[in-house]
Amino acid sequence: MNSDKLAHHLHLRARDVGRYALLPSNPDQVASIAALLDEPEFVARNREFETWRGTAGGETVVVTSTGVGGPSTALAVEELAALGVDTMIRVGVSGSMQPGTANGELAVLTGAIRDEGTTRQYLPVEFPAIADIDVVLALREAADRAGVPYRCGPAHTKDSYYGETEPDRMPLAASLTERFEAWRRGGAICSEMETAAMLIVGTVLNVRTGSVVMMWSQDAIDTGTAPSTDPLLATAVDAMRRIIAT
Ligand SMILES: O=P(O)(O)O[C@H]1O[C@H](CO)[C@@H](O)[C@H]1O
Ligand SMILES: O=c1cc[nH]c(=O)[nH]1
Repeated sequence: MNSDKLAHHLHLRARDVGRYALLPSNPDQVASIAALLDEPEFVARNREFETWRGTAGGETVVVTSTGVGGPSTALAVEELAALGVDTMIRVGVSGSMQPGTANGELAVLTGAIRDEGTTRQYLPVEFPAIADIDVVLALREAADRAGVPYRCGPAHTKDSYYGETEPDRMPLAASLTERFEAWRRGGAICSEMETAAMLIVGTVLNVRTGSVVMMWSQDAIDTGTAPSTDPLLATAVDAMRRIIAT
């Protein structure tokens, strides 16, 4: 993209970014992630897309919020890729799906179940949403270094938060419950709303994408006891530093 052209949704120009991006969905997390980089500074805000910038190993790293769900995540990945970003990591929070998952455990995602609509407008649903292997390995090493409990595996990505968390009140209750149980028995480790779009749009645009989330069970949400996201943010930034260094 011409360096003077303003990206339609992100309100960024090519000269604002480098090759690397960290993508939380929540605009409120952007400044805290940027604070873990060197020389953090605010860059732009439009709609749900807030961007800060910092450096790591001398390279520019942008932190841009995607908003909730596939459509806005696809916009962010598309526009960042058009501006020249070639490596992107989602950083977020999810529900846990496997018994024995500790509250606050991280999920280093190797892929995602495409139980959403956005990516069907990119590739047929039979095409798997798979994370870039270098990003997965960097995230796993970073989680090891942080000493935080984590597991690796696929996410379940959906469009309806309440369809997942309160299926019984939906007209499609039986189908939602049966399908969720199938994802769980198949080994999905967490449920969230952005990773499939990150991975499939990244695949189509030939950019490296990966995702790390902190798992927080529904029961814990009910009691309001939120684990700290510090180990999550540290792991994502450390992984990006490692990717840049290698
Ligand atoms: O914590 P974030 O990254 O927003 O992730 C999860 O939380 C939101 C739903 O509450 C969805 O965006 C879901 O993916
Ligand atoms: O999408 C989400 C996010 C957090 N917790 C969930 O159960 N689902």
